[in-house]
Amino acid sequence: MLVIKDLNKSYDTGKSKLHVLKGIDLSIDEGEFVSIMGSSGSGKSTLLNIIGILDEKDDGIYNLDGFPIEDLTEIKAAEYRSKFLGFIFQSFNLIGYKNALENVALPLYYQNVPRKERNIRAMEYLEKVGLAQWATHLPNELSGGQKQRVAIARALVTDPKVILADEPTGALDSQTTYEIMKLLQEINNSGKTIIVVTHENDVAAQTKRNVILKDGIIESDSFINQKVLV
Ligand SMILES: Nc1ncnc2c1ncn2[C@@H]1O[C@H](COP(=O)(O)OP(=O)(O)OP(=O)(O)O)[C@@H](O)[C@H]1O
Repeated sequence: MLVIKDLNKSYDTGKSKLHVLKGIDLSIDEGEFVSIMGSSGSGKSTLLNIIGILDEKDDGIYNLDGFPIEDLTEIKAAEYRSKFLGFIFQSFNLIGYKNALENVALPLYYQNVPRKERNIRAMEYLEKVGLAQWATHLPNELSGGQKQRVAIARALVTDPKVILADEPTGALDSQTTYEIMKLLQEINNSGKTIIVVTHENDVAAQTKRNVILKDGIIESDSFINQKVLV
């Protein structure tokens, strides 16, 4: 599904170059549930942004579903993101003046899906995350957990190959974290590949594979006994 080989990334910080990712090798198969951990500054977000085609590598190989992610125009990058990837963020990133249904339907608008079908599909995904009755509510009328459910429905609505989640439970209390992780486990059990960046050991323990970054290299990469939430 996703193959990364000897990937490097540096940032120009004026006088010096900051070498952030130093030869990353990472292959992830369809249906995996992977957590990426590591201390602040270890390169987690940089790696997730490159996987999400939001940032470019300096060199190395990145293949996504067999497609080389290399020298893409902005239009092509947006097309690949829309086709292959769904994003979930710590701060939900919902559009404040659009209701829950409209937020979920938005990625379909960018895929030129007609309005009627957009709304039918968006409602289907709101139902999947248990929020059908909140369809006409604005984000500021929803709790943090509900907002993240809307964001999850939005990430799923295009049926992407991979879900990328950057600290999806970082802004949530422990009970809501539990509920969101349970939902992500269900989504993964239905076959969806999920990659989650987290600082929380509990969250990592609820995935199936844990990758730890340290100073831009993979310090460890192991399949773990998933803590299944019931
Ligand atoms: N656009 C940028 N320009 C310059 N330096 C950057 C840029 N983005 C990130 N960095 C630097 O790259 C290093 C890795 O950052 P990154 O955000 O990937 O780490 P992280 O592991 O996700 O950290 P955190 O857990 O704090 O989010 C840091 O030293 C950061 O300051």
